[in-house]
Amino acid sequence: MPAFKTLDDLGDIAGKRVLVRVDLNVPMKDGKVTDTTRIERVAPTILELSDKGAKVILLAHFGRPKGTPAPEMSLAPIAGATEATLDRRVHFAADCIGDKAAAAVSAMAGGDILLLENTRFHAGEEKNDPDFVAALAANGDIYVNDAFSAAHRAHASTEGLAHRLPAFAGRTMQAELEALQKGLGDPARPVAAIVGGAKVSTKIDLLMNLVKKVDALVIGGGMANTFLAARGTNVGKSLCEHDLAATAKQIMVEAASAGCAIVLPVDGVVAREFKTGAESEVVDIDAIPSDAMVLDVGPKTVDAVTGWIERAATLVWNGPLGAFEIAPFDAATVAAAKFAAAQTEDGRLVSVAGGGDTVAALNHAGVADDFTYVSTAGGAFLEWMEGKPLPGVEVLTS
Ligand SMILES: Nc1ncnc2c1ncn2[C@@H]1O[C@H](COP(=O)(O)OP(=O)(O)O)[C@@H](O)[C@H]1O
Ligand SMILES: O=C(OP(=O)(O)O)[C@H](O)COP(=O)(O)O
Repeated sequence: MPAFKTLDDLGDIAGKRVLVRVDLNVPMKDGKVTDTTRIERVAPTILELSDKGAKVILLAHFGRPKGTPAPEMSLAPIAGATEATLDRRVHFAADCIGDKAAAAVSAMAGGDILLLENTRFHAGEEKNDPDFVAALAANGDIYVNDAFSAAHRAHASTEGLAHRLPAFAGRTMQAELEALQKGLGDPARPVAAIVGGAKVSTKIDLLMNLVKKVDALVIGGGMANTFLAARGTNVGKSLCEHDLAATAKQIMVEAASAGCAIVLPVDGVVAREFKTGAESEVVDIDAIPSDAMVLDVGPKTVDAVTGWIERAATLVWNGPLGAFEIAPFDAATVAAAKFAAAQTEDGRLVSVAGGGDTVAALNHAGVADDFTYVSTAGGAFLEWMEGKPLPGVEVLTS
């Protein structure tokens, strides 16, 4: 475990302005939060600081607005969901720096909670620009990072601030690292990993190292289409990053030399539209119609996935196998989740899953409580698993 300062080391913080980086990048549908796990996980830190009389100022991102304000990526609706989860008033400021943020902070009393608007509305956030870090730091006396799930990003609010203000790990940051170390520090073999989801370009590189750490890598979701296309399979109109074909091929080569089995879908559920009630059919993976999208892996693939889970002693999972938000494209994810949960309950499998949407999918399947551990993190958890230093954690230990 890395040694860092925690909330136990804070001393008297009554009246102090504490900037708390949290991850509120939660699943949303029609402007409403559909899974509150990430909010629930940061609640202990927020409540502890508030109860000690600090002015608790929350910093967070939502989506990938790439440095430009975008109303659909505002944190305003998430302030309401945070208020409901905490059962405390949560104030909101329409900017995370400048006059609007300063005015909202100066109106705070000890114990108040304030959420600042999406840090990624400013280009300086992802660039970790020193001027932007200084503008954020102007509103705080102390910095607490409780966003383990964003700790793989060296951004202003996840890394830069820790150089400017006295820095501490929040309760969730601490708990996540302890739980991952306990569950996966020395994993029982064989280890199977399932990686799916939609963040193909930001996650594909980490598979290069992951194949050296696991015995089987099951690839589903949008990630699978990129591998299938690289192998020459026609994936029609599926979510696929064709320009990553060379990377996908290289990962398959690395896997072969590391003795890691790569498991790709052998069938898929295809549709022409991604909406409730859309007509869908199961096809073999070599028969995907050119005008259709693969939105889930098919039943033969589910059998292969459960077979690998059955052979594994440890399972790590990030990214749903299909677009689980809309039935019937949730079928494979739900089946694999229930199977892994049952194997865990039988005491023969250590199962660790993580990621904002993955947690939502496990909740949808009704089995999140049956896994050995559910992390709030997806990409960060896989990078931790790779053995890569996480900038947001490293800076707390230096
Ligand atoms: N075949 C697919 N085509 C399109 N989107 C998919 C497919 N499979 C999964 N997805 C989408 O992937 C998203 C989750 O991916 P990701 O953000 O990488 O996971 P996490 O948040 O758990 O890390 C979900 O919104 C889901 O709809
Ligand atoms: O949702 C997140 O990661 P995840 O999808 O890997 O779980 C984090 O908030 C990080 O978001 P990012 O991948 O846009 O940097």
